[in-house]
Parts: sequence; structure tokens; C-alpha cells
Amino acid sequence: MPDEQPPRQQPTILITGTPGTGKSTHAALLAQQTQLKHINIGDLVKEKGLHEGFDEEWQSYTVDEDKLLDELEPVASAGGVILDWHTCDIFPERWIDLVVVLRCDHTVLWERLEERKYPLKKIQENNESEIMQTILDEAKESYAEEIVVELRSESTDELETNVDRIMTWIKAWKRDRVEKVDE
Ligand SMILES: Nc1ncnc2c1ncn2[C@@H]1O[C@H](COP(=O)(O)OP(=O)(O)O)[C@@H](O)[C@H]1O
Repeated sequence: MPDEQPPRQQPTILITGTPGTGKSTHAALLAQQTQLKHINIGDLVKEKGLHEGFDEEWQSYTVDEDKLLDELEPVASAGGVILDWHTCDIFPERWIDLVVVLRCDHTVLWERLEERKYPLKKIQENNESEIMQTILDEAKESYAEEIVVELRSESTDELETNVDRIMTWIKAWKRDRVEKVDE
């Protein structure tokens, strides 16, 4: 008999975007206002050693994707989590119910990354990636178009409106699920 998972009671939401666009800020606020658990993938990789070492040039860990996916499989497929990461194309489609791609003006982004004391090369690379909308394109290539939402994240007002929008989406998602199960 196939090992089928019971239907998710809570969605799995991926919040992605270029570093500095506001993923962690959004995910933390959303987790505060819902029952969803915020998983910061960068922190998880560090804490659980899901990497192949630290890259001094880029000042970041080289992620061991197989280990990361094994670690996430039970929680992400069960639902009730917000995955917060700048890479969006490695997760199985079956895990993800909504993909939020945060966008930000590149000059605002530059300032945020400078404040973070990123090396110049890393600021330039991320800035270029934001201008080229690399992550939005990756998200659209990796997931069904209707589950990918692009949101601007430049002000506190936008942050709050975005979180409200995601919460409205969660309510609708749950309503659809309950209706389908009851049919
Ligand atoms: N919508 C927003 N309005 C104002 N400041 C923001 C917004 N989104 C992010 N920031 C600020 O930008 C910086 C980077 O945000 P963060 O959530 O850490 O980004 P990421 O997780 O994408 O790297 C933080 O100082 C945060 O307070």
C-alpha cells in the first residue's frame, strides 16, 4: 500500500526573495499572528550542520541540499510551517501551498545589505539578482503560477498589508480544505 500522508490541516508557506528583502521580518510577524512555525533555513543549516563548510569568499555556508531536504521532509510535508529562504527551487512542489516572493527597490536593498555589513561583492551580487528578478523567475519556473505571489517590501505599511494578505489567504485555504474534506 502506498505510504500516503493525511491531508494537511495547515499550509506550508515559502517566503523567499533576495537577501534583505524582508523574509525573516515577514515570517516572524506571520508566525506571531498565526499557528504557523517560522523556520529560518539559514539558521537551521547552521544549527544542524546541514552544510559542507563555510565559504569565506561569500561569507556563507555551502548548504548540503540532501541533508537539508531530509531534515525538512517531515515538518514541511505535514504543514503548519513558514519556510524562510532565499533559494526557492530545491523544495518538492508537493510540500508548498503558497510561495511569497518579496521584492524591494534595489537602492533600498543596497542600504539594508550595507547595514548588515555584507562584503561589497555580496552586496553587488544580491543587488544585481534583485534587479534581474532572479528569484521571482525561479519561483515561477518551479511552482504552479497560481501559487506564486509577488509582494513589495519597502515600508512598514507594506509589511503589515502583506502579512494581512497572507493571513486572508490562509483562511481561504483552510476553508477550501474543510469544504473538500466534508464533500
Ligand atoms: N517592509 C519593510 N519595511 C521596512 N523595513 C523592512 C521591511 N522588510 C525588511 N525590512 C528591514 O530590512 C532588513 C532586512 O530584513 P530581513 O527580514 O532580515 O530580510 P531577509 O530575511 O530577506 O534577509 C531588516 O533591518 C528589516 O527590518
